[in-house]
Amino acid sequence: MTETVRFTKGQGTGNDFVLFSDPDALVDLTPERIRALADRRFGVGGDGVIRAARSANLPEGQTILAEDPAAEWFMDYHNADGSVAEMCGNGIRVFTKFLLEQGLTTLEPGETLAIGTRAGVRDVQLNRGGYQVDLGRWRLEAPDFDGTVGDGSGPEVTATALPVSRPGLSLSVGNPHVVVALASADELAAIDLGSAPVLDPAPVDGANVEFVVPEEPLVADGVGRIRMRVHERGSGETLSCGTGAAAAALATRYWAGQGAPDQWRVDVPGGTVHVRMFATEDGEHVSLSGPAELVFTGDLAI
Ligand SMILES: N[C@@H](CCC[C@H](N)C(=O)O)C(=O)O
Repeated sequence: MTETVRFTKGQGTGNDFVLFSDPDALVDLTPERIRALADRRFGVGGDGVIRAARSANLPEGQTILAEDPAAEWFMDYHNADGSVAEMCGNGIRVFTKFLLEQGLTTLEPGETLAIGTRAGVRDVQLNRGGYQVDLGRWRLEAPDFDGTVGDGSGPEVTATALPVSRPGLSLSVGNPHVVVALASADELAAIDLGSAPVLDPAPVDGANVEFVVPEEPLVADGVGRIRMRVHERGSGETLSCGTGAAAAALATRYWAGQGAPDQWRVDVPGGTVHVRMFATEDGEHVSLSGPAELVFTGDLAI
């Protein structure tokens, strides 16, 4: 049966999403419907589709509410190809703005909004005209890795995106990433991300792949600076990936070794986001901050 969805198109540094509110999770959100909404020619168009549902009304929401009963809203995130992802760093900022504009929640300066995701509860705060999200603990994917930056035991995979084939560092910030260092901005501009980079060995659940180069100088005023392009699992090349920016900053700090900064500026084709690593009682967390915009609203039958 056809349903009409009242959607909002939003973007964060050019990573764009189709958002809609479905508090009771009544819409049968099939992969076909997600692809129809995300289609740039026949639908609204976006790198992903985000449903705002009450955590209480989704099966995934039950563990979220056990983790934090304040996480009333769940970011039900789907990639453009219809697959689900654990987390979206740009999406959660846009999602927060959407909840606020819809009058579904409130968030004052200094307050924290807890949001449910498939990676767990994520805390969002207002930040310099945009939003900051605590992405939680990060980890290199090697089972034997103890989380110490500079440990040197990080798992490497080979990533091939023509014309380059290079080792990459595999890590998780809630969702999976492989980060590859390139030599120059020219090399970054030249790689072909029209199809997914080939990873060897291939991660079972796939991965987002980030290619990074240092800005000149790498560190200015205590802030690390890198430039990045990304091929997202389930979406293709995008103008930005928030969790990817966090992964790229973490990998670059790892490679830089002792003394590398804990604050990073990451330039992506769609703008700039900021990444910060900080110690907490349960280990080191990484946060992401950047802008979020709502672009237009409409109705679409799916
Ligand atoms: N663009 C997002 C990440 C979205 C999910 C990703 N494609 C995946 O499958 O893990 C971001 O800003 O983090």
